[in-house]
Order: sequence, then C-alpha cells, then structure tokens
Amino acid sequence: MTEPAPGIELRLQLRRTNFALDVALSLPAQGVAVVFGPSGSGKSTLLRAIAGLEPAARGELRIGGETWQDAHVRLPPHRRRAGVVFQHAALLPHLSVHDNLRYGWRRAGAPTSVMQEWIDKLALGPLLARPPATLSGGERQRVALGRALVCQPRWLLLDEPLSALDAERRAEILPYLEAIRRETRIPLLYVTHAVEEATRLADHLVLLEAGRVRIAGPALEVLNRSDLPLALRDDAASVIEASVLGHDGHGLLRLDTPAGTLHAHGPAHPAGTRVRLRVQARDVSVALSAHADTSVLNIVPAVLQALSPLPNGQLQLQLQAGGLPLLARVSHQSALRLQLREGLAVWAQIKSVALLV
Ligand SMILES: Nc1ncnc2c1ncn2[C@@H]1O[C@H](COP(=O)(O)OP(=O)(O)OP(=O)(O)O)[C@@H](O)[C@H]1O
Repeated sequence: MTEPAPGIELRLQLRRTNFALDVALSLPAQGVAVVFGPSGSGKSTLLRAIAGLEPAARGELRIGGETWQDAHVRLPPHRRRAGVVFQHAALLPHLSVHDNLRYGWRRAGAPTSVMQEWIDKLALGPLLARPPATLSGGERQRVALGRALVCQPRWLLLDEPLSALDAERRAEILPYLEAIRRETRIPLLYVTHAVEEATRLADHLVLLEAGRVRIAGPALEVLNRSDLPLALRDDAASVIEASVLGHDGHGLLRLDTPAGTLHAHGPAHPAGTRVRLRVQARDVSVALSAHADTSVLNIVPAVLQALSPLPNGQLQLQLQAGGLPLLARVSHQSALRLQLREGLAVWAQIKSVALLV
C-alpha cells in the first residue's frame, strides 16, 4: 500500500505592536486552501511568513516532509520553493514576457517541457514578445502565475491575485486558476476576502480572525456552517457539490445533488461532470406545499432546523434538504403566517442556482 503524501504542517507566530499572529494549521498536500477573513486579520502576514518574507516570524513549517522552518532551520525565501503571486504582479519591466518566464525557470533549473506546458495552459503564447508595460491587469496576473509555475514550486502562494481587477477580468482569470487546481498536484494557498472566490476555488477553508484561526476544515463544511459570521452576511450562501445529469439544449443543466435534481444555467458540460453550485440564502424561500403553479424550477423537500433573526429584520432559516444544508430568508410576517417552527417539513423554493465551476 502506498503511503498518503505527507501534508503541510505549520505553527507560526509573529508579534507587532498592535497585532499578533498565532496560527497552527494542518493542510492537505493537494488542492486549494483558501485563507479568508476580514481586513487586518493577518491573511497576508501569514502568507508572507510562509514564504519566508517576515523575518520576525517564529515557529515551524513542514511541507511534504521538507522542513522550511523550525527551531534549528530557517530557509531563506529563495530556498523555500514557494511560488508567490501578489495583487500587483512585479514583472521585470525591461524584459519581455518570455524572458520574465525564462528568468525564474532558469534559476529553478526546471525542464524545458515545464515552460511550454504553462505557456499553453495559461494561453501565454500571444503575449510572449510583449514588454510588461503593454499588458492589461489580467494579462499581467496570468504572466505572474506562469512565472511562478514554471519554477515548479512546492507550494503556490497567492495573495489576493484578483483583487486589483474588475469583475470582467476576474471572471476571465478564474478558469485559469481552476485549471491549475485541476491539473497540478501543487498545493495552493489562496488569500482573499472575496466570498465568490472562496466558494469557487476552496477545497479547504481557513477562517482567520485577529491573527488566529477561527475555524479550518473542508470547504463545504466550513462554508455551510450556519454559526459563523459568513452566514449572516447579505451574500450568505450554501455551497453544493453536484454532478451533471444532462442539458436541455437551451442553456439549462440538470444536476444531481443530495437534495434531489436541481437546474442551473450553464455550459453544456457532459453528463457526469462534477460541478459546484452556490445557492444564496436570499434566493431561497419556503412553502408548505409543492406549488406547481410557479416559475421556480427548483423546489425540494426540506426540514426546518432553526430560525434566527438577522440584523436586517428578516429571519434566517436553516434547512436540511436530503442531508444538504440550505439557508433561506423570510420576513417575520411570512414566518408567522406559515407558523414556521423547528422540525417543520417544508418545500424549499430556490429561485436561482449559480453554477460555479
Ligand atoms: N509592515 C507592517 N508593519 C506594521 N504592521 C503591519 C505591517 N503589515 C501589516 N501590518 C498590520 O498587521 C495586521 C495584519 O495585516 P495583514 O495585512 O496581514 O492583514 P490582512 O488580513 O491581509 O488584511 P487585508 O485583507 O486588508 O489585506 C494589521 O493590523 C496591519 O495593520
């Protein structure tokens, strides 16, 4: 039997005048670990400490059996084999895109095939002769990703790589990040405060608060926890893994989920494709019977597990639909009229299901 690849173990501390980082984490050897949290919670500091860029950081850091830091060892940043991409790509301005890629690749001593592989995967071919100053923000970030990846990093560390881009550019780059996630065995640490990116990319989610881990675990488990601040936000959502059953030819996919069959607009993925769905709490309402006279396509049986008041005066409902947690929002008046209470069997009417991957 082959041993599972050893994962990532870290315990890092750092003290500043008004801030202390004290983080202990075990992360899987593969997949995307998203570090999520409010501004000032220490996300970037943690990433920089991992990369060796915070000289005051103390502690231990082991990745796949390699020690980057402990009481006796402290590898300098260039020996950690961390590929780092920041919000603003710092490309070398006097070199073409190609030479920017080559620069890191040569220093890392990686095989030629790796250069070509990432040029193809990130569609960098048409950009190779261009100087960085002529690239759009999205193109620069793609080149920065390429430059990090051609060095064959042990760990790819991304610090808000999309936050300087507008929504359209972000939507262009996300599929490349998904391709990296799908096609490499390189683990990713992805720092963001954007829920959309966290729900779309995370396999593992770490929620930081004031320099400490509030919770860490498999993404769906953390995202669907109703007792975390995430659940109270305006854009609170449940995240569901599904598998494509078919397509109606008009842009509507049929999806198999633990809650039953759901429909979502999206590309005609072949049957069997695994996808991730996001259902916003504000798009879910409840009824006591399964209405047939409604335009809502997605109606699934559920059990009401808890009701809690929201700051905006509405009520948040926690539902279980075939083992799936779902959040719904209703007014106090509706709750009274329907006599909503814990344990009640209801029908969850889902107005919109967003396909994420
Ligand atoms: N170079 C620095 N010198 C002193 N304090 C710093 C420095 N960089 C960050 N800080 C402070 O350390 C704390 C954590 O900052 P950090 O940038 O890691 O947070 P963050 O979660 O990444 O925030 P954001 O989402 O706004 O980027 C904050 O209180 C910040 O003001």
